[in-house]
Amino acid sequence: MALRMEGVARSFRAGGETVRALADVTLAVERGELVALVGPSGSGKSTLLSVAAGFEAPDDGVVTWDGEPVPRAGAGASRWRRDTLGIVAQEPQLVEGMSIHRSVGLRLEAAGVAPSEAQRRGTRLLRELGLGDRLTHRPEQLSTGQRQRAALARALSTDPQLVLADEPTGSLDSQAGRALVELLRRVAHERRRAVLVATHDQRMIALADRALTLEDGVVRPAPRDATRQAG
Ligand SMILES: Nc1ncnc2c1ncn2[C@@H]1O[C@H](COP(=O)(O)OP(=O)(O)OP(=O)(O)O)[C@@H](O)[C@H]1O
Repeated sequence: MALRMEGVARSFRAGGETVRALADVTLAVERGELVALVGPSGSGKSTLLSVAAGFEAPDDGVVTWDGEPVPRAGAGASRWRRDTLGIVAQEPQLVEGMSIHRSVGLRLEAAGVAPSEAQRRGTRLLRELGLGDRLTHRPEQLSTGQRQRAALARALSTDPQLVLADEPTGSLDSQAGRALVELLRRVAHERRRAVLVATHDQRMIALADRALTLEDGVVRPAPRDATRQAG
């Protein structure tokens, strides 16, 4: 049981043209595995994650989690986003003007965690991501890479069943990038979570359990040697 996408299509109309981002995507991400999604810029990786999360409806095809359609609206969608999903978009979403520690804490409290426990967990996660000396800082006081890590801490704080991350190591130096890849591996392997990461990062691709390429709107298994050579 896991995330499944079957025959998923998604196009956009812009400037009088139709852009077919996803033509016919079929994939599964099982609990306990870290899957890397690779593909050229503009190949539809962000679109795929957004459809998987239920933020966007596919034009065609189905998206399910544990056999149930991923909810896209109403109370079901709110519950799914709060309790099951942890997503980090390419532009990290944090609450402006609020310390990152509070931002993580609030997500946990919204999920029913007591404030003292929320504080403790937030501190631990942010420390683990190398932000122990930035707890009281607000997003606008942080670098892009630090914001990315804070957004990941927020997404992971509730121990979500499904983790979707868009280029999470994009702005990180090699040490921070490595720590993040290792954290995502632990989430997949030790917590038995399903983790799907859009990435160009060779370390992530090498350390993922599987790599998929998205090209021409279709997902295929990426032979690991080929992805290493391509990078
Ligand atoms: N809201 C939108 N309206 C029109 N076109 C869009 C929209 N969102 C995405 N697209 C188009 O769909 C295609 C896929 O975009 P997407 O952001 O999913 O690619 P990507 O693989 O994540 O790219 P990158 O690696 O550069 O982030 C692109 O050609 C993009 O221009």
